[in-house]
Amino acid sequence: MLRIAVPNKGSLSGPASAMLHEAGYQQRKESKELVLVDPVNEVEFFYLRPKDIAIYVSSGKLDIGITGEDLLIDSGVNAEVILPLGFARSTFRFAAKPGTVSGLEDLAGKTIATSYEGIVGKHLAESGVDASVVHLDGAVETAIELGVAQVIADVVETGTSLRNAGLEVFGEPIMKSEAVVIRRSGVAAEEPKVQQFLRRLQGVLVARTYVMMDYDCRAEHLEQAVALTPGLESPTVSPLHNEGWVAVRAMVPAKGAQRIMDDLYELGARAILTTAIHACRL
Ligand SMILES: Nc1ncnc2c1ncn2[C@@H]1O[C@H](COP(=O)(O)OP(=O)(O)OP(=O)(O)O)[C@@H](O)[C@H]1O
Ligand SMILES: O=P(O)(O)OC[C@H]1O[C@H](OP(=O)(O)OP(=O)(O)O)[C@H](O)[C@@H]1O
Ligand SMILES: [Mg+2]
Repeated sequence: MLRIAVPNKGSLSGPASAMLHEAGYQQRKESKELVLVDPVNEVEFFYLRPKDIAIYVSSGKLDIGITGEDLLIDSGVNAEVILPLGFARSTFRFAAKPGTVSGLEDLAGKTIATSYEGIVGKHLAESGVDASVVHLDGAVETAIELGVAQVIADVVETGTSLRNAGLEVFGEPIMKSEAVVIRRSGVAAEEPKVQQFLRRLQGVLVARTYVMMDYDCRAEHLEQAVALTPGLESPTVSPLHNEGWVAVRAMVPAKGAQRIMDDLYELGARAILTTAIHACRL
């Protein structure tokens, strides 16, 4: 049975379970469940604190896990990313009261509050800066107001939390992060069960990013139309009963679909339809 770690709380938890459910796996019904066996798919899910997941996976006790890239780096353990999942996107940044710090060079001798000492310690060491780091479990934005630190290093998405605390970022982002699937480093080849799991999640990612587009166009416009909708391999083209017309079917990125429909219409294509893709294996 494949053993998989899933975040039990926080920003990663809901979207991770939703993605697994979309991929056809059974998920827990209530947040107090810590382990769930999905006998049909031969998978056992362990609902763990996001910060602990890389530790379990690197120990080899669990085969794979879903966590944040920043949490993986922070833990400093022997595990690696095998699939980015596109949600819980964030940056990790330094921030301070406006006008007090302008760059890394000002950090020497200062105290930095963070929940991610691994990332901060590594970054300071690489930059040759000697500063103190104080660990806080969360709400680190308040640490400056309360005099525990002069600088914080934290996850920033919209920047609302920083603005509310009267802080502003400085320097380059320390790292970018998103939810990822991880496994222990140095595993020679993915076992078939892991490969199947990854294919299912990739299928969800594709189904979320692409739509299916169908349209009819005159045969003499086909090459131009196909240039607009090249599909993944290449579009399916079928003859229509009306001579000189063809029906075309291709996957297109959902984001640009309306623009493509406009362009196809201009080209003379008609009956242009898009439909959602519910599941996919590339
Ligand atoms: N506001 C946010 N937007 C996007 N991603 C976020 C946000 N906050 C945290 N994350 C991501 O979630 C993961 C952090 O997990 P963590 O358990 O600390 O989540 P949390 O949402 O901060 O929950 P908690 O309330 O337990 O602190 C990291 O990968 C981090 O980048
Ligand atoms: O840039 P924003 O969109 O405001 O998002 C970033 C904030 O979200 C997270 O906090 P969370 O709500 O998880 O609280 P925490 O600090 O206790 O982890 C993170 O720690 C930041 O504080
Ligand atoms: Mg948090």
